[in-house]
Amino acid sequence: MYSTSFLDLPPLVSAAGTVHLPGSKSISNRVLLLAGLSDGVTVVHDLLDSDDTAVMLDALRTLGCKLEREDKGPLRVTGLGAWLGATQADLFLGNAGTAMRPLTAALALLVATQGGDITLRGVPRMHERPIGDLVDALRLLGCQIDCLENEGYPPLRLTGPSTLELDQPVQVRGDVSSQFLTALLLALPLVATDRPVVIEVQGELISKPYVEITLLLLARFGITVERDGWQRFTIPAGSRYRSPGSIHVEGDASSASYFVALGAIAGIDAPVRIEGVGSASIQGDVRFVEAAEAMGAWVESGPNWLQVKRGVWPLRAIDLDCNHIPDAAMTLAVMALYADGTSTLRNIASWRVKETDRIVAMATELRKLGATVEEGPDWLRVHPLKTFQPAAIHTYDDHRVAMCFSLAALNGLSGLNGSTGVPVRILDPKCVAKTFPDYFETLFSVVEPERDSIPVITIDGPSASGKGTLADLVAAKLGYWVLDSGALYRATALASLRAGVSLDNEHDIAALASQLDLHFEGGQVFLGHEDVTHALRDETVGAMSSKVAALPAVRLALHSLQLAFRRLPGLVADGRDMGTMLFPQAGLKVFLTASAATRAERRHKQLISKGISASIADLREDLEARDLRDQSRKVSPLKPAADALMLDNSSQTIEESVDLVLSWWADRRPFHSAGH
Ligand SMILES: O=C(O)C1=C[C@@H](OP(=O)(O)O)[C@@H](O)[C@H](O)C1
Ligand SMILES: C=C(OP(=O)(O)O)C(=O)O
Repeated sequence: MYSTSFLDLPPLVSAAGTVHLPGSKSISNRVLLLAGLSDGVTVVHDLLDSDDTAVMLDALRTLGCKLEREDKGPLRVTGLGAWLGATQADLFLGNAGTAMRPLTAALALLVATQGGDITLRGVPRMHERPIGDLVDALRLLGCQIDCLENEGYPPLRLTGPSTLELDQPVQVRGDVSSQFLTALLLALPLVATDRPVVIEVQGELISKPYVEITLLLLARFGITVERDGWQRFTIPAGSRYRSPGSIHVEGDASSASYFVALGAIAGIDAPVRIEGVGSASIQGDVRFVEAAEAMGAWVESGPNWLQVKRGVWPLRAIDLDCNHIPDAAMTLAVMALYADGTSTLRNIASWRVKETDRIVAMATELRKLGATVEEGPDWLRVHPLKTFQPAAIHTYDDHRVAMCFSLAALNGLSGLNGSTGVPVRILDPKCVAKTFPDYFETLFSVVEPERDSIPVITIDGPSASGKGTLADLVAAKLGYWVLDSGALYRATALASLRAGVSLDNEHDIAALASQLDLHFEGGQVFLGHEDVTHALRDETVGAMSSKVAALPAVRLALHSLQLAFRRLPGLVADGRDMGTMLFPQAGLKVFLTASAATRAERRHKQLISKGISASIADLREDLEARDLRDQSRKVSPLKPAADALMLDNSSQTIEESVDLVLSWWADRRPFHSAGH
């Protein structure tokens, strides 16, 4: 997951390959609650691992459920058997509607029958998301519920025992969120032991397919609800949650929408294949595919896969009632930028009470790209866009805003042939953690950037100038990859020393270099499976690497290996010739220096902290000798690129150097109005 304050997406031009979807949020949280209320053990396969499921799991654990999991294997839930293990609790449910609403209903009923005092709270936005219709329905049943801040909104306090009145049908409004009905359907079997319980929906029920998911999963847990249209639901007498023993969570259909759209826009030569969800899905959002087809996508499907390619281009504009696909419909709003006319999304009033006011958010951010957008109380109209402006997209802590605006990075495809695209900045990309923590990594695995558009920052400089630390910190702020080119030379030196190849055997050393199986992982360097981080820092290896680096055949062997480190979303490369030889087109080149005295002192401190004794004078002498060797070698001598910015960090803290490099980088990016 990218936990940076922003993530810049370079212009993307095509997509192909396979993505595996994370589990469905709606199914995961329903299954967890049902398993939690059942007797015995339920083994849940392919559960979604995200913020929304984490809060549900925490709540169930607090209430006394036993949850066991080995590594990434299936989760074993030992249910409560409709009896709370803890009756006093303060539960934090983040911004998960699928946790807040169903838990409110289930716990209100359990506290009424068993007694207790439970508070349910969430993030500030959760305290602005309505729950009044559900609270009203439960109060009419006899549950004691206090809204602790504002009437009709969380946080809520549930107290009991109290007497439940189950003879009359339970009335609930269905036109603000279907989750209120879902919550009652999931929870009322708790009290439908000796009589049927009837739920009547008032007002037009929205987001109906989500209620279908609820009914199907209830059936998997042994409860068959009778339904009369969308108005009246009867939970039969004698209902009891019965664990199916084991259950599989299919991939998330709303998460699939971004890749369906990606295929429709950029699956030009080959399709984007989506695994985990398909024609046999129980999720209504799979019908997003029909909307994408109406816009011109070419789609093939199997029971649990989809394959999508571009059909017509530009896409066809649509005018669609999106009430049945409220979440995935946001993706259509960005697809509409690539259409042949104006698209209208209708019947989406519920967007206003979700993670943010999504009608306002989508309109505001689409306009930042340059689009003309009109909005109404329950609709959004988007005009196509030919020339995009680089924009920093505010994401309002809404995972879907972040995910669907990533599709704006395909903007180079929208203009006339040959036009170049502009980058898109996604602010606070970690908000995708709500349902799809690895969204951007998954996206990067199937898209091709425009040629030479992956940003590169080079940091060159002499030994012990602090390049590595600076590169690591700058890369961490930007979410970029790191190439520590020095490590490649050190690894070659280490391999040569181990193989006993002498320095005059240039070709054998080059052969070793070309076969290096080196990778960087969380600040460590691996040669094959061996962690060589410390071995590479050895002084003998260091001295040898400077000599190895002077051999032209070795430099040639390592050249393409280094270029391959330029991957999405960007690269910070540190070394001695990154800006001059490897990445002459880099967007920012920094030449880092520090006086030999300062560098010797730093190296000294480093060695002392590792318990290695050394003399500052000797270290300084070594460094000066090394500088001379590096500067005077014939191949790629150490020298600043003509367009490099000089940074002497002798009297700077590392934080000051990082800030300076980031401010230089910000000056070269097109997102002028955006803070970071
Ligand atoms: O029941 C569910 O799992 C959901 C129902 C929908 O909410 P509304 O019924 O509020 O539209 C949907 O937007 C949400 O992401 C998940
Ligand atoms: C509306 C959403 O979430 P929630 O389950 O919190 O309602 C969503 O995921 O788009």
